[in-house]
Order: sequence, then structure tokens, then C-alpha cells
Amino acid sequence: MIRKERAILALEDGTVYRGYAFGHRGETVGEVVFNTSMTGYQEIMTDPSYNGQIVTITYPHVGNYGVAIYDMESNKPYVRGFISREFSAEYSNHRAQQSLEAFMQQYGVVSIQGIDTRALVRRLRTGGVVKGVIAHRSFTHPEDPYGEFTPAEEQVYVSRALGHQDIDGHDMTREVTTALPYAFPTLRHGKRVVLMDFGIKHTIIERLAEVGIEPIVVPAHTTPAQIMALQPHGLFLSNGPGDPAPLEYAHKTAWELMGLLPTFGICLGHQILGLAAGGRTFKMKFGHRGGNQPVKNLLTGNVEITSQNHGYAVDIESIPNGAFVPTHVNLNDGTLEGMAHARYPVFSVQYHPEASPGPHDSRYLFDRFIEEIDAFDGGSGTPVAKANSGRLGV
Ligand SMILES: NC(=O)CC[C@H](N)C(=O)O
Repeated sequence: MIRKERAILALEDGTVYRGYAFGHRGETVGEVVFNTSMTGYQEIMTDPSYNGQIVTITYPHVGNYGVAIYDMESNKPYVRGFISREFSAEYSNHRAQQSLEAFMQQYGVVSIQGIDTRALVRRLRTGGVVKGVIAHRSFTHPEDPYGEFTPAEEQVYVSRALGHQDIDGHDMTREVTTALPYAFPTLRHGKRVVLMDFGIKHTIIERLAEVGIEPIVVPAHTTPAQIMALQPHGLFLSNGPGDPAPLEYAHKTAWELMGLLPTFGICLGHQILGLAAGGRTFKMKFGHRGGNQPVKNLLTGNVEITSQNHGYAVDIESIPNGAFVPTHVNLNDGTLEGMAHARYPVFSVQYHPEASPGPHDSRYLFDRFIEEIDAFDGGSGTPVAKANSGRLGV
């Protein structure tokens, strides 16, 4: 019989799931969320938007194609922990350099397997996301990693989950944004666009470069004056972790630049635009995370199957004076998935059109951005402050 090292997942509501240790041996705490993607575990782990969260993958078998350098969405995993019904110890893939467990051990990702992930997800869907702790028995009892935790020990982990700081109301972007600006010398022929990095994914930069954009990535705290000094043709507001409401510095920057540059926001960037315009965001019960979220494009009537990862949403009704109009809605729950400014070439989506991982239905948004940039400066290469009134007929 193979003896497996024990681990538990203890939730703040008192529920304890007993399973087996995987990845880096230790303890971890975070907000427990779930993602329904069937592939893309490496992209999910390295998406900085998951900073502070423990991710449950609903797909029951994870790791069998290993980890490849090409699939990094940032410089390291940002998930605080990973949960699956079963992790594969073996992998087989000509692109892979490493097993999932070796990757987790290299970067300190504490994980658990062998728990009933269907029961866990039902709990999160019913009661909403909760904080939780993954604890490996080998960490506290190296002499006997195969034994069970006692009920009293389990309660200590429940209390630790309960006492952990909520993600809500805190700036989670400062831990993930780039310290210094960077550009891509080889791409110096495109339209220069400043990418505000709140936790940007590499594939977004690639998709922007593909449509003829020269990306210049800047730290989240870059001021409007510093951005304009780079003489950009456009502005991009990235995805990122945590609650968008406390990021007041970012709302201010987006507000000051609104109308000066064609602007595209994805996910956290979309939420920042809503807040900049005076609107409100709210926390969803369990969010949208996965690769098959149906979204209706209100401008074309088309339905897109989208990749998503968010726990907050913009309340479009709260934006004063109809400054933004809805362009996309989620067909599962009717929440806002995209909007465009009524007068300026400023638009955003709550979902992830770069889709890494996910279906490619929404790539047209990158073409739309370069079209807005071309239309705005008329090919002169100089950003002009002008209100594009009458756009969208509003
Ligand atoms: N992917 C993202 O940018 C997520 C945005 C935000 N952190 C949310 O959860 O809603």
C-alpha cells in the first residue's frame, strides 16, 4: 500500500476537508475560489490576478501535461495554493520541462489533493467564497506525516482562516506590479501604448503586439504626467488582483487621462474605468472563473464564449450621467461584461479576450483597439485631445 502524506483544507465556516499533501510542503492561507477550466493550470497559477487566492480546479485530474516555459503568464505563480481532486505525478508532453509538483516545489505553492472538490464547489456556490487554510501534516509533524490531525488541531486552522485579513478593501496590486517600466526594443514600429501594470498577463502583451502595438509597461503608480511624457498613442489598463475599490490612485489616473487617449481596459482595468467615472463595484458571491462563460455582445448580438477570472463587477447603473454604456452582458447571471464611453474612444471588458487559457472568440477586441488608435490620431502619430462625440449614437 502506498502511504500518502496527509493534509487538510480548513475553511473559516468550520468545514474541514481531509486529503493529501501535494507541491511545496507547508501551510498557506487565502480566499478559496474555484475555476472550471479543463486545461491551463499553469496559466491560472501564474496569473497575478489570483494573488491572495487559493484556487480549486473543478477538473478532476490536473498536471498530466506538465509545465512549460512558454505557458508562464508572469514571472512566477501567484496563487496562494492549489486544490484538485487528483494531481498527476507523471507528465507526458514534448513541450514540458518540468512536472507540476516540481514547479510547485520550486515556487513554494502548497497544495492539496484527494478531497471532494464537487462538495467544496457546491459549498462555495451556495455560501459564497470563504477564506481557508491548507495545512500539511509533514510541516508540523515531520516524524509522522501519515497520521491524522486531531480535531483540536483542525480547529486551530479554522481559527487561522477566520482571522486572516479579507481581500476586500485592500490594495493587492502593489505586490504584483512591475518595479520599473519596460519596453520591447524589437517592436519599435508600432503605435506606442502605455500598459498600466496592475498584474498584467504576458499573453495580453503578446496580443497587443500582434495587432501592431508597441507596448510600454509601466508600474501601477505611474502618474498621468509621466504617462503623457512617453507620448503614447493609447492607454491600456491591465487585469490585476483584489478589490478595485481601494485603488484610488488608479481611479484618479484613469479619470485624468479619460478622453486624452484611446483606452482599453481588461478585468481590473475595466473596473478601474467604472470607478474613475464615479461608478461603483460590488463583490459577487462566487465570481466567474473558467473558460466557458457565455457573454452577449449588445452591439452585434453575437454570443462569445469567454475566459474569465473575477470576483467583483461594475454596477453600470451607478455610473453618473450615462457616461458609459453597456456593450456586453453575462448570459448566466446578467452582470456587466463590457462597456464603452458614450463620447470618448474608451472601452473595456470584464472578461479576458486574450484567453490564456480559453476560447478565442473575443480577439476582435484587440483589432478594435488598434482601429480606435488609428482613427484617433489620424495617422499623425501625435495624440490629440478630442471628444469623439456621437460615438455609439449616445
Ligand atoms: N482578472 C482580474 O483582473 C480580476 C479583477 C478583480 N481582482 C476581480 O477579482 O474582480
